[in-house]
Amino acid sequence: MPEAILELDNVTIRFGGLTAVDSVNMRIEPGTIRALIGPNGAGKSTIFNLITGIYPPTSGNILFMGNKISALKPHSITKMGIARTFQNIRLFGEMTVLDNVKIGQHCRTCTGFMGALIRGGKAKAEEKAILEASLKALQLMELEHKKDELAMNLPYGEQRRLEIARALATDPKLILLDEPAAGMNPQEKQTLMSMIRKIQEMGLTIFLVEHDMKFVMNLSDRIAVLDYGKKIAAGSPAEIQKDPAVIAAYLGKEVC
Ligand SMILES: Nc1ncnc2c1ncn2[C@@H]1O[C@H](COP(=O)(O)OP(=O)(O)OP(=O)(O)O)[C@@H](O)[C@H]1O
Repeated sequence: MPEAILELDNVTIRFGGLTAVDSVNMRIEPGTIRALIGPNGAGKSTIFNLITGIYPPTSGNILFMGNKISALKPHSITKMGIARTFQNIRLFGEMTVLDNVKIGQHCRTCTGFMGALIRGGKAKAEEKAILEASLKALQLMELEHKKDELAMNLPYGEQRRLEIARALATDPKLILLDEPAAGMNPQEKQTLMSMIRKIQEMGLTIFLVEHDMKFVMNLSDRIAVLDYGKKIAAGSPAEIQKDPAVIAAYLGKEVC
């Protein structure tokens, strides 16, 4: 079995009396696209919050490239190579597209954001590296030509791509996308899908939470299904679509 880039080993989190994630096991192979689906409140975003260190698990372990990350702080996890986007857009609307991407990278540099403002010699060299990484990320998401526009003036689909660019600029090995296609029109979804494939071709691993089943089924190598905090199924898109437990969790609705 190839080494997993990300491994969840019996992960549980309780909020008071609620078990939001219940004994979840998962292995994600490097270079693949994995989706996590499930009804509202199933625990999907909580799994992302556990992986990125927002919450420590109540029990169980999370391993990234073989190293335990479940006790680390979010900025340390970002430095190790995990980046994410959020369910709701979190951009600085009054800042330019380029600055929105640059600001995401100061977690990785030695001088930090204040240092970059003071602009010592080392900070200048770092600022140059940040600029180059930002432009490369914008190019990948086909937003380079909009770098000087204010983020709030971008159409919705481009704002979501800008968030992915910000995550990519931190040079991650694994990127977590929380509902990347939410609110997009069919054309925007199609564009996003081809960009996610391009990111995969660069060697990154993608883990996404998404409600749009067509998007998930077309894009994912494997899918895990969560219901009331428990993993109820895992497999290829074809396997998931005909899994009786999955069909039941979605109240008999067709999964595709
Ligand atoms: N910090 C918290 N404190 C208390 N309960 C929480 C907390 N975070 C999440 N929960 C609860 O845990 C459960 C899982 O929530 P979560 O947001 O992970 O679901 P989800 O699958 O991402 O849902 P959606 O598809 O609607 O985004 C819900 O019942 C939610 O109310």
